[in-house]
Amino acid sequence: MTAVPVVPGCTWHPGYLAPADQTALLATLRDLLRQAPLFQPVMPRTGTPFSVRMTNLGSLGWVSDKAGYRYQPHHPVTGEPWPPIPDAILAVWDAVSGYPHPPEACLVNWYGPGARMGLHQDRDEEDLSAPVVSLSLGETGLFRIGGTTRGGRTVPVKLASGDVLVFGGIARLAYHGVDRLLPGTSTLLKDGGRINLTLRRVTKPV
Ligand SMILES: O=C(O)CCC(=O)C(=O)O
Ligand SMILES: [Fe+2]
Repeated sequence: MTAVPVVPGCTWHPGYLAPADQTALLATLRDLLRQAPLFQPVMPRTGTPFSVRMTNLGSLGWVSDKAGYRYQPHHPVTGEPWPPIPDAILAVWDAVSGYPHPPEACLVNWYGPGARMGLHQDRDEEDLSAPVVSLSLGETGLFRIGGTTRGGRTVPVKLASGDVLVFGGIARLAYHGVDRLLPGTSTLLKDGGRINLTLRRVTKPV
C-alpha cells in the first residue's frame, strides 16, 4: 500500500480502494442513506447552512445546528439511531488507524457542485489519541492541511475517489478543509459531486 507523508502525523494512501470496492461501497451507502437521510447542517448561532449535506453511521454522529456542534446517538430529523458502520468501512480503520479500538462515528459529507468546507479543526472528540481516518468517493476534492494554528502554511492534497487520508498524532488537531471539487474527475457518482467519510473515535475507551 502506498503511504505518502503529507505533514507530520498525516499520511495519504492514494487509490486505497479499488474501483470495484468503491462501487460496492457506494451501493452500501445508498442503502444506508435511505435509513439515515442526508440532512442540512447549519452553523451554530448564525444558522448559516453548510454547503455540504451530512449524515452519520455508528453509535454516535456529529451534528451542527443553532445550539452548537456535538455528537449524539440519533438522527436529528428522524430521531432514529444511526445505522451501524459497515464492515467494509471498519476494515479500512483497522488497516490504517493503528488504534486498537473501533471508531464510534462515521460522518458522511455529501458535496454537490460548488460545495466546500472551510479550514477547521476536528476537536469535538474526547479521545484525541485516535486518528481521524477519511475516505473519499467521487470527484476529486482539493483538500489542504496545515498545523494547529489558523493562518499557518498548508499543504494541498488532491483527494481522488478511493483515497484514504489519516491524520493523528501531532496532526490530530491540524487545520484542514476542502477548497473545491474538480468537476469531471470521476464517473462514480452519476450526477457528479463527492462523498467523504470521516471515521472518528469519540469517547475514551474504558
Ligand atoms: O471532505 C473532506 O475531505 C474533509 C471533511 C472534514 O474535514 C470533516 O468532515 O471534518
Ligand atoms: Fe474535518
